[in-house]
Amino acid sequence: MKANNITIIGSGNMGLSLAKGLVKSGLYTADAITLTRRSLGGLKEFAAQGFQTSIDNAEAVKNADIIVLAVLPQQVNKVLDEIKSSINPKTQLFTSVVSGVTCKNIKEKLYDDLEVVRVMPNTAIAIQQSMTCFATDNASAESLEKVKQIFDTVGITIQIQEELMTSATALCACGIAFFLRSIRAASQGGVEVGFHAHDALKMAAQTAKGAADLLLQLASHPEHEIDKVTSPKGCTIAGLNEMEHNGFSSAMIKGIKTSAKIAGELYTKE
Ligand SMILES: NC(=O)C1=CN([C@@H]2O[C@H](COP(=O)(O)OP(=O)(O)OC[C@H]3O[C@@H](n4cnc5c(N)ncnc54)[C@H](OP(=O)(O)O)[C@@H]3O)[C@@H](O)[C@H]2O)C=CC1
Ligand SMILES: O=C(O)[C@@H]1CCC=N1
Repeated sequence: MKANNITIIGSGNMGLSLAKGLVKSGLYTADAITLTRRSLGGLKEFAAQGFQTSIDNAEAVKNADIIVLAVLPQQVNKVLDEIKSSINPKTQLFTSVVSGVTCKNIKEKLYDDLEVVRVMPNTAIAIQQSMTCFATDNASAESLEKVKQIFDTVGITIQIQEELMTSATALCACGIAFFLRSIRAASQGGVEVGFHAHDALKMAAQTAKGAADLLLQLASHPEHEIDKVTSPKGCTIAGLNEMEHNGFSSAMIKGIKTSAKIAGELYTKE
């Protein structure tokens, strides 16, 4: 697929992770990507790498085939007001990674006939390992395929119903932080049982990667793989049960439910 010009409005943590991933994937060259922020200070390093950078959102969207909205939910309304007169609903595809903002919210602020696709990647997109969910209520099959092809180059994609986008935010986007905290906790345990911190972190991270790959590569179930580790009367089941007595699974489930609830409350229309 030939890559089109892409403009990322709001080049913070997610916008920049996306930009890096797209260039790393080879689908885009840096000069085909325009990055915006309110001040250019934070984009200097990217301008030096050949990205287009701008503080003028309205100007930056004019030549874009694909627009990616990546500001915070509370910054969305101001930005949409700013770019409205520069958007062409007939030729441009509008995508948004903003949590809690629906396709309808965006079309109400811009144009009814604008094709809008909500996309929920995670920061592993910077290393082409994102789990990206996407949804729409009006985009054509051709536009959805375009979005899928772009995000397939930076990880794995799945199309979901739009009402599940806040759930996807919690499980996959916030999920990066949840699993990172788990790895950090494991490494702290590793230090308690005798390893230097840098070794413990590397050992915990590779172990987590191995666990994830067992599920992904073997299409296996976690409990099936756990059963292979827990020798009778052994140390694994002792540790695992200790964790469960302290609410390990329950804490993760409650955290995901809380994040999903908050994700749905991040945007206010006014
Ligand atoms: N971080 C993550 O893991 C994920 C985030 N998301 C979503 O992505 C969006 C961004 O999150 P995140 O990257 O973490 O937040 P950041 O605050 O890091 O990024 C937002 C960026 O928007 C810029 N910005 C704010 N106002 C404007 C404006 N008027 N014009 C242009 N740029 C502007 C800010 O830069 P400056 O202040 O310099 O203008 C900032 O760099 C959120 O809606 C979030 O829900 C989705 C999935 C995962
Ligand atoms: O914390 C947040 O609100 C954003 C959305 C998902 C990940 N980061």
